[in-house]
Amino acid sequence: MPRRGGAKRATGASRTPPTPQKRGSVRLFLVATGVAGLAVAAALLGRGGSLEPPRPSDAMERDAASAARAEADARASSARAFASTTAEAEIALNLTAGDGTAHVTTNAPGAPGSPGAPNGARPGCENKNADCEAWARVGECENNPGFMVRNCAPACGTCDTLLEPVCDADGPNAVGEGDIGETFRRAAALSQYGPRVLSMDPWVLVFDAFLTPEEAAEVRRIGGHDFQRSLAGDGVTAVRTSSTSWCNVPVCEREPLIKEVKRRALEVLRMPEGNSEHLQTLRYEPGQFYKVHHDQNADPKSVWGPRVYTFFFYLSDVEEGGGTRFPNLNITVEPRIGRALIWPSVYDHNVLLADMRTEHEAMPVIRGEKYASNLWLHMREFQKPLLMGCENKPVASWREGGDPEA
Ligand SMILES: O=C(O)CCC(=O)C(=O)O
Ligand SMILES: [Fe+2]
Repeated sequence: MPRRGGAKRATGASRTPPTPQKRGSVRLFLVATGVAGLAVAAALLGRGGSLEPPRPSDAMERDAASAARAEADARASSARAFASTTAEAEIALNLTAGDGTAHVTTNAPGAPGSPGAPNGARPGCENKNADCEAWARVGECENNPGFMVRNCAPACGTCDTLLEPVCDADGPNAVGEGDIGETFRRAAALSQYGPRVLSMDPWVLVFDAFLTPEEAAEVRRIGGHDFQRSLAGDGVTAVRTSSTSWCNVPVCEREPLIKEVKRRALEVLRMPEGNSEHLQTLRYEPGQFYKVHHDQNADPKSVWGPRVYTFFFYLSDVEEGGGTRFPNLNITVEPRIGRALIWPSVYDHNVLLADMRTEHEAMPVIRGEKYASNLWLHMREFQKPLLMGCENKPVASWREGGDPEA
């Protein structure tokens, strides 16, 4: 589908606001033409798996013309201490629109986004572009919240969110000492999903019937809306050769089945929705693989904290190959449509510390194609800090409060 390059600015208010890009060059350092910068924000996450990409809006998908003024949220790698093999990360570039920054506070008093409205413009919260109100009217607050919250908060009525010190302090931990064991023991009793315990220390659990084959095929169709070469480490790398499609756009994430599947997974793991990354769907063709890596790639002291759990769904059978292998545990799980595989990335007795025993790899597909999805759950809220462009680094409160691992 053509979009992005060569786009030109429409006259008058553009139909859609700048939108984070997710395509293009491997490293995704995407800078829209004529952009006046606010600057580099986040070296998001490090190694295995991948962190959230920016969120394009549906309107953006439809309107390539507005891409020229796109906000550039991108990611860059940060190979982290743990390890060796893999990392996917991003640097988010928060850039104002190409035609400059307009501080617009022109609404009639009491109108949404006006100075007199509860969530309207006030010091520290201004529309930074003359088109904010127009964008808000066409639904961009919902479709493109990352950009809009940061740049058009009065127009969206989100000044309270903007002014919250989201990135500066860690919220409550969703998982405490002993909770992982309790969660897995409970999950292992969910007979409707066909549970099989493969390991108890660390926990590795399979649900042979987490999704019906029909559901899995539909998740694959919806989730696989936009496959791009998978990233790890510094970007495209020989350790991960599959394709990735992020369910971070309304056309995917608002689908009732996607919501239902996530709800089920979150219920099993007893985790809040906001702690979840978006669903990431993978496709492996013959010869493709993901070498040994660990999924915990976040700074434990960051606003969102470590990835605590991986909930992995297989969305296809594979004729040969494509198993998920845990080399330290001598476990290999074969892909089967509807099967789910769950494991923790941190220790039950020290929930901020990566448990490297759950390193794993995607074995090469030999015959057929493999489709699967990752859902990663963080210790603390992830979605709002993602929207706000927070960084993968210790929050101020950790520096004051000392070392969480002490
Ligand atoms: O495809 C698999 O079996 C595992 C994929 C994986 O480990 C990942 O995407 O982080
Ligand atoms: Fe992984």
